[in-house]
Amino acid sequence: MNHSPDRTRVLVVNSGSSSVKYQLLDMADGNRLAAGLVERIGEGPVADHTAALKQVADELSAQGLGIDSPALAAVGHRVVHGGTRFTEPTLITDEVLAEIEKLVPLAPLHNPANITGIKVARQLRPDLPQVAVFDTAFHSTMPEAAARYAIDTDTADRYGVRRYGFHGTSHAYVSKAVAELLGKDLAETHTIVLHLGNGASASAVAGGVCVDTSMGLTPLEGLVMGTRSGDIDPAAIFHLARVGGMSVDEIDTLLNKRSGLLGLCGDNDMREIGRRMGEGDQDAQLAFDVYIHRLRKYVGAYTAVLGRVDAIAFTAGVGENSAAVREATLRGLAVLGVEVDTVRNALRGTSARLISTENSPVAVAVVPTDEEREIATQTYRLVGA
Ligand SMILES: Nc1ncnc2c1ncn2[C@@H]1O[C@H](COP(=O)(O)OP(=O)(O)O)[C@@H](O)[C@H]1O
Ligand SMILES: CC(=O)OP(=O)(O)O
Ligand SMILES: [Mg+2]
Repeated sequence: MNHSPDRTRVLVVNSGSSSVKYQLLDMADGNRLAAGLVERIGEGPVADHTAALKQVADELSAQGLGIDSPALAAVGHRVVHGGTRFTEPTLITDEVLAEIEKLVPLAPLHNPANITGIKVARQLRPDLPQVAVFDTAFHSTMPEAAARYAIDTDTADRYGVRRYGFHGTSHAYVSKAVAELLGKDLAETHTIVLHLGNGASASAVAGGVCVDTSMGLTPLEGLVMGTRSGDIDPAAIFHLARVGGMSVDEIDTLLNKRSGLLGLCGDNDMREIGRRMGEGDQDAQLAFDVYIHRLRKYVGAYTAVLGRVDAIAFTAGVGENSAAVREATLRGLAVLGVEVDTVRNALRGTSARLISTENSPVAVAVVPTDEEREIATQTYRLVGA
């Protein structure tokens, strides 16, 4: 490492489909100097991602932490799809940016927002290294048995049709945090991570290495999400096209934006669904039940994939905040060695904590994810090397 002692700060930009999260961290002491979130991009006063990033720059300036600061060492960007090429944090050049642009069809809701973030940051600070940290990177170690779809190999290879997995920065961060929480060596720890945000994915992590994950070619496969269907028989698409007369784009929008919890009950926010269930709303109850049923199946499947499970960790907006989702997901799973302590589960907290009973062979944890800190760590490591 040969970091300059005067340039120890990293700005992290996590551009999502409809939000931008950011953090400014001082890597010398790990302190978080600023953090924020610009939401509902495209719906109200924040017209697009360029406007959102302008707001981020203004918020930082207002705190005397402007992006013009000489203490900045680099900007780290979350990039959702890295394809087969990007399996490590990568210094962004024109050529790298062009490759990220080529991957837009595989992450149409995410990569364009990531690209805008990169372009705006490069414009504001052309002198600074900009680093891309990919959601897909952590999953690139998946065994072929988990990464391959059972389709014609030539076609799959020609079009890059394989399982990439997403939310990798979060799965990596949380699986490390779980080992720390248990006081175990990461290399000895088998964990199922359930990242339940707007997008949601599960992963099976053995000794710090991802061995399976629920998202695939795109962030559409797997769990039921806020607006995405997750797993579905692909023949439903042919049926909707042939019998329903829908176009491919219409079906894409249906499955990505009008499905999941929203499609089942009209709401994609788990808080609102909980409130409606409290009033006896049957649609909200069904949406919750479908969501939980899918999660339980993945917990069972990943128990089999891992052979031995030391911990199950809940993270992201729903996983960190919804005691009802955690309880329902693991209820009655003593057969798998899982026992949730309902009192601990109901307690709120802001740091990593256990919610299993003293005697549960499998620990159950709630771990606040911190994708931005993990991106900052990887960015700083790269620019200092
Ligand atoms: N107190 C809560 N109870 C239940 N769900 C919550 C709570 N707070 C937030 N959420 C859920 O978290 C989701 C957002 O999670 P988050 O990880 O921030 O998503 P993303 O990063 O994909 O935008 C919201 O859609 C909401 O359903
Ligand atoms: C990859 C993905 O689904 O990300 P998000 O949850 O931020 O939408
Ligand atoms: Mg997220």
